[in-house]
Amino acid sequence: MAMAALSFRLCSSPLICRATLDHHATDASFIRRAADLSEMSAGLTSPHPNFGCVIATPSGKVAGEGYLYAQGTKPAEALAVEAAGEFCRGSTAYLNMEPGDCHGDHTAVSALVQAGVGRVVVGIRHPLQHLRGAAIREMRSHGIEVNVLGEDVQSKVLEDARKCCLLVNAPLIHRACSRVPFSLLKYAMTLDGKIAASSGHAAWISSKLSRTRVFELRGRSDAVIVGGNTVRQDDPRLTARHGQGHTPTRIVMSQSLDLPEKANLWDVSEVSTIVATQRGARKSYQKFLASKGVEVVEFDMLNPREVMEYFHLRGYLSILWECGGTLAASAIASGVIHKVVAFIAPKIIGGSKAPSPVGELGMVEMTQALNLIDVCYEQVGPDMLVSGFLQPVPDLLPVIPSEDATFEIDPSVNPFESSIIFFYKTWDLYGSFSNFSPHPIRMPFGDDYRTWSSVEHYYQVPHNSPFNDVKIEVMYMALKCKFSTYPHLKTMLLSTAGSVLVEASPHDLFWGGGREGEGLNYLGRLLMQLRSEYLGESSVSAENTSLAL
Ligand SMILES: Nc1c(N[C@@H]2O[C@H](COP(=O)(O)O)[C@@H](O)[C@H]2O)[nH]c(=O)[nH]c1=O
Repeated sequence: MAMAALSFRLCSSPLICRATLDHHATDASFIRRAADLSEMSAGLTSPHPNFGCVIATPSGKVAGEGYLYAQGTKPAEALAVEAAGEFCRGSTAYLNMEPGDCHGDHTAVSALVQAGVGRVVVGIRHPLQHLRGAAIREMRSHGIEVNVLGEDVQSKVLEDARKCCLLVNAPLIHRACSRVPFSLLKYAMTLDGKIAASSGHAAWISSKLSRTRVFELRGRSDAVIVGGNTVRQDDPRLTARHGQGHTPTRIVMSQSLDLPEKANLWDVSEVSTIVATQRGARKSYQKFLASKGVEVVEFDMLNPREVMEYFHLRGYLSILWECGGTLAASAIASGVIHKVVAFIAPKIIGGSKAPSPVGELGMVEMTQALNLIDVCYEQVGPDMLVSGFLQPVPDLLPVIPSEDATFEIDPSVNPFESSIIFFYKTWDLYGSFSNFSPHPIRMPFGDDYRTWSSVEHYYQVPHNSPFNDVKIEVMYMALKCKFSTYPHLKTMLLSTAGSVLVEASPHDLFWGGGREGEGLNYLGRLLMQLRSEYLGESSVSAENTSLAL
């Protein structure tokens, strides 16, 4: 009792609150530093994330730093440990992102463990579901205190630091959630909104300094994409010429293949070019491109989404769009553009026919305009650089359906650490949870009762209602009947306590979890709710028993 009172007094002391805030500010600044470090190799680590690590002594001094330099090189954590040497013991390591462990190689975690690091602060968990949480569990199992921002520690400054971590790996997070690479639309325009003169001439709108920034953007991207118009008009090279970083693949989207025979992009001696076109377009020209070493990929439907889904499957993480207004509009309209970066030069070119950066979007009122999120303004030489997101960076892959929602449905589930049990086909390990499992249920029907051969049979006729709350209620009653009728199913359901249940239907986005967690997973939610109800009942009856004793 005395202890509790004492700890209450301590916590409410303004001195301690100030100390906690200072502590948060220190954590936040080191996490930001780790995020900044991780960005130093942006583009080189793809398809891996950008990792940075800062090791700080108990007195708050930086003892060592490291960042993942490129794909397959030494982990950031191992580099930081090497740099910090004997100062690691009892230190705190700051990681912008939980380390991944793609090949069962725990180098990052074991470096921290062996060095005797006492505490680890993690900006964000790994966004990929199969890696998420593994390294955190591993570190905790070795007695390291692990604090994850937004979970164990929360405050405004930590939330801002966490946001830096999300931004630094936005391409991976977007890619993981949306099944297309992260796409950035970049353009340079005059103050009167033109990307070229009426003649088409565009060299140059933005300053040399701004164009160097474009080279850097290219160096961070896996590919740069343009349309046929840009090839015909500008004959671009699309290379990164700022002296570092890697050179992205060039992609041309052209429906008709009405393209010139001589073009800089057909010189693939240093960088490859891929032409995406409509199936069957100009076969002889396709042969010509192939003879130059240009890869041609045919699409049944050539549009930005199909093309992006294709490059997602090929493992591309981030794509820079440097196209003209027609393709830019089509890409925006199809929802594949995540971020926009615009260089605005203090020049006026005029011309009613001079092109603008985004073509027809079909909008007629200003209220329909797309508002950018997290907008940044920066002066680059004489130009102004305005950038922002068209789609917010998703807050990590949800533990299906979402961490908060899952916790609300079943408080026994730890939304951050829970394992996930997937079920779908009736012959799966937990296939009896499926609606289609052959467990007949007897339910009221009119003034009478009737038996249906499965939950799905009962659900389909005659209650199927377009209203979600009715559908959910019908399903819940049917599930309750099923699990109450068959005690072994109830036992099985209770045995999953603490885990998130997900119906792994790739196509039913209402009842199922979807292919990558995009579904609402209502079947899983209802089963968790039912489980929670049963768990509540059993704890109440256990209480009654102990009272009776
Ligand atoms: N005119 C213009 C840009 N134009 C973009 O750059 C491409 C040319 O790239 P490269 O051949 O590699 O130098 C061109 O096709 C178009 O996509 N970009 C800018 O940052 N500022 C400018 O003023």
